[in-house]
Amino acid sequence: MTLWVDASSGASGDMLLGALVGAGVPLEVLQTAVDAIAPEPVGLRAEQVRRGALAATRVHVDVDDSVHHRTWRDVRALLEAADLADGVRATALAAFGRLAVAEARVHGTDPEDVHFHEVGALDAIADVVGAAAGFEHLGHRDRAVVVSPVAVGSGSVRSAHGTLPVPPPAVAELLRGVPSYAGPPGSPAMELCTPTGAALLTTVATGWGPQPPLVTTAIGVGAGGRDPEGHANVLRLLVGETAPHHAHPHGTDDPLLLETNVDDLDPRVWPAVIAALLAAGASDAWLTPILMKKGRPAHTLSVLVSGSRAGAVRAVVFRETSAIGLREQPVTKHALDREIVSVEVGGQPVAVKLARHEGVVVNAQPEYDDVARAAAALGRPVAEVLADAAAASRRFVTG
Ligand SMILES: O=C([S-])c1cc(C(=O)S)c[n+]([C@@H]2O[C@H](COP(=O)(O)O)[C@@H](O)[C@H]2O)c1
Ligand code: NI
Repeated sequence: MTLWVDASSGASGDMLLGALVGAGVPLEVLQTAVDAIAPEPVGLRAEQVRRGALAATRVHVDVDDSVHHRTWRDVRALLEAADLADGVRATALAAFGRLAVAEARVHGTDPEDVHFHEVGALDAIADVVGAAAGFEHLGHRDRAVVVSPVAVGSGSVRSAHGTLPVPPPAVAELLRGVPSYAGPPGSPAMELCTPTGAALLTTVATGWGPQPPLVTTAIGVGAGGRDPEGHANVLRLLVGETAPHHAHPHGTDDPLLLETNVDDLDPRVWPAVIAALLAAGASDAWLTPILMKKGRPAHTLSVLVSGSRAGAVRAVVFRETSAIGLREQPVTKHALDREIVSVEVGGQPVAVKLARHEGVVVNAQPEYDDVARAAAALGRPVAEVLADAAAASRRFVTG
C-alpha cells in the first residue's frame, strides 16, 4: 500500500485527523489512543463540512485543558507513561521530538528546556497522538508515504509568541530540507501549515513529490478550522495499492527491483525460493544478510525482473516465503551484448559467454555448469578444467 498526502493547501493536526477519518480510519482508533494519553477527558467528533466547494471531514477535539503550558519533558513523560501501541508512541514521540528541536533552534535554547505554548496544549497533543494512531492503522511504517510540496500560506499569524511571520519560525525549521512554498497562488494571506502539521508530515514522510503511481482505494479530505472565501482549506490523503506495472508510465517490460525483508523463514528454504524465482522468470535473485528491528538477524530478498514477468515472481515470493508485503521500484539496467561460443577442454565442449562493449569483447566467461560436467567426464579437478577453459576463452577477448 502507498499513501500520498496532498499538502498543496497546507497541513495542520486537525486537517490530518480529518483526512485519516475521511479515508476510512475509524474515529474510535484515534479516540482510543487519545484516551490513553489524556490526563483530562478529550472527545473527538467527526463532522461532514464544506471547505470552499469541497466536501470534507472535520474532526473536532473537544477538551477543557487546565494546563496552559507544557515543557518537552512534560509531553515526553505523558507519552512514555501512556498505554499506547509501541508504533503509535514512537511516531508521536518522534513528531514532538522534532517540534522540540525546531523550537529550540528558533529560540536558541536546548531541546530539553523547550517550553511549548499552543503546540503543548492538550488539543495539539491529541492531534499528534490521534494522527499517529491513524497512520499506524494504515500501516505507514511498512509503506511508502509520499507528501507533496507543502504550501505554507503567507502573511502573519498571532500566537503566544506575539505576531509571527508565515511560515512561522517553527514551521520553517521543521520544513528544512523538504519542498515547501508560499501560497498557493490566490490563497488568502494566512497560516496554512502549522507546526503540528509540519511535524507530523516530516515524521511520517518517506518521500516528497507529486502523486506516485497508485491505484487509489480510499480518499480522505480533511478540513481545516477556517473556511476562507475562494480557498478550499483542506488536506487530501490518497490511500492505494502500488500501481500494477501496466499502469506505470514506463513501458510494460521495464525492469523492476522487488525487495522484502524476511526474519522468520527457515533458512534451509532459501535456495528453493531463489530457484523458484529464477524459474518464474526473474533475471536475478539474491539475499543480503541484515539486522532488522528488534535486533533480529534477517535477510533482504532482492529480485530483478522484467515488468511482464513481475506478476509470476510476486506470486512465488508470497507462496514460497513468509513475506506479507514487498516493495517495488523501476530500475535502469545497462546490459552488454552477449554471445555464446564454445571451446574444448580434453575433447569436452564448454560454452563460453562473450560480452561486448561498443563492439569490443571485454569479457569471455566459461559457463560453470559445463566446466563441472567436463571435469566429471574427464575425472579431473573442477579448478583445473576451469583454468584450461578460461585460457582457451582468452583468445576471444579483443579489448
Ligand atoms: O506553541 C508553540 S511553542 C508555537 C511556536 C510557534 C513558532 O513558530 S516558534 C508557532 N506557534 C503557533 O501556534 C499556533 C498553533 O499551532 P498548532 O501546530 O498547534 O496548530 C499556530 O498558529 C503556530 O503558528 C506555536
Ligand atoms: Ni514556541
